[in-house]
Amino acid sequence: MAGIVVIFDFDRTIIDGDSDSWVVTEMGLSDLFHRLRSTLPWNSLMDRMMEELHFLGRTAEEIAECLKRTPLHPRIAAAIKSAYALGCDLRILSDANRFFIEKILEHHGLLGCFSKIYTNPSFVDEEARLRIFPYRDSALSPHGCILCPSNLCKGLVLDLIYGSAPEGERRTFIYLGDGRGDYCPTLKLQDSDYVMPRKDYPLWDRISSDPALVKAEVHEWSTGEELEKILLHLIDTISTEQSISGSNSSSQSNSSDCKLHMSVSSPEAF
Ligand SMILES: Cc1ncc(C[n+]2csc(CCOP(=O)(O)O)c2C)c(N)n1
Ligand SMILES: [Mg+2]
Repeated sequence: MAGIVVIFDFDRTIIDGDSDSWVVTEMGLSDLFHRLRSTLPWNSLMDRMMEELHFLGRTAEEIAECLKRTPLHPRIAAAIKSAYALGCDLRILSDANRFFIEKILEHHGLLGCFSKIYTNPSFVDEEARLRIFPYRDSALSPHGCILCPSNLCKGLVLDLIYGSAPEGERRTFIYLGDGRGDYCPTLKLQDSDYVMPRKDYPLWDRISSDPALVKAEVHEWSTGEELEKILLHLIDTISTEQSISGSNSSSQSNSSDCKLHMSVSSPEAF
């Protein structure tokens, strides 16, 4: 059965801002953050910020409360719920971290819409301190991609997702993102796929500087309303095409048939 996989970046795509910066600013860590910025890799720096909060007696619950206040556009929440209800397989691919992402999604009733979250691991340790680690330990195994930060090559994760499809299953990908780290996976999308860059953000700038390098069809968006409209339109278009190509020429199809033909991909190892 055909399927649509929608891959969302998180910071500045699902939420309007940057979850790390939100917590740093809102919890009064800006001075320390800027003092240490040039001395530590990003994930270690965020782990150090969490250590500081623990030292100050601020709990993981307080961090979660802070995360719940980060702005998430209501039409983006609605778009995610609609795409899930239509049977798409939704995933997150983010250089934020699991605790931040899950707390925000949970608060908006969206966590259950996602089949997988690929991001930097985080957990609350036995001392009740929130720990944050890189997705990949670059000292142990560098990914070798010059487009991506050392802790996470989103293109490699996309390769794994492509490679995990059950044999014979045809899947169409829609990738939504804003940042430099979203360019590598964008270059790997196929010509039957779609990319939705946030207009005037780094991913959009890089695509615009040489559009011929991108095989996927490009649909820019700026506002939450546009994201919703474009995403749902693409899902409708893809499901109609899949329904037509998958049915006999004699059989008629309409958009409600298409929705019924879509399936959530079964969970895989990756
Ligand atoms: C050299 C360097 N500078 C900064 C960062 C951190 N960083 C870059 S984009 C971003 C937002 C991630 O969320 P999303 O992928 O959901 O947009 C973060 C936390 C890094 N890893 N390496
Ligand atoms: Mg982003």
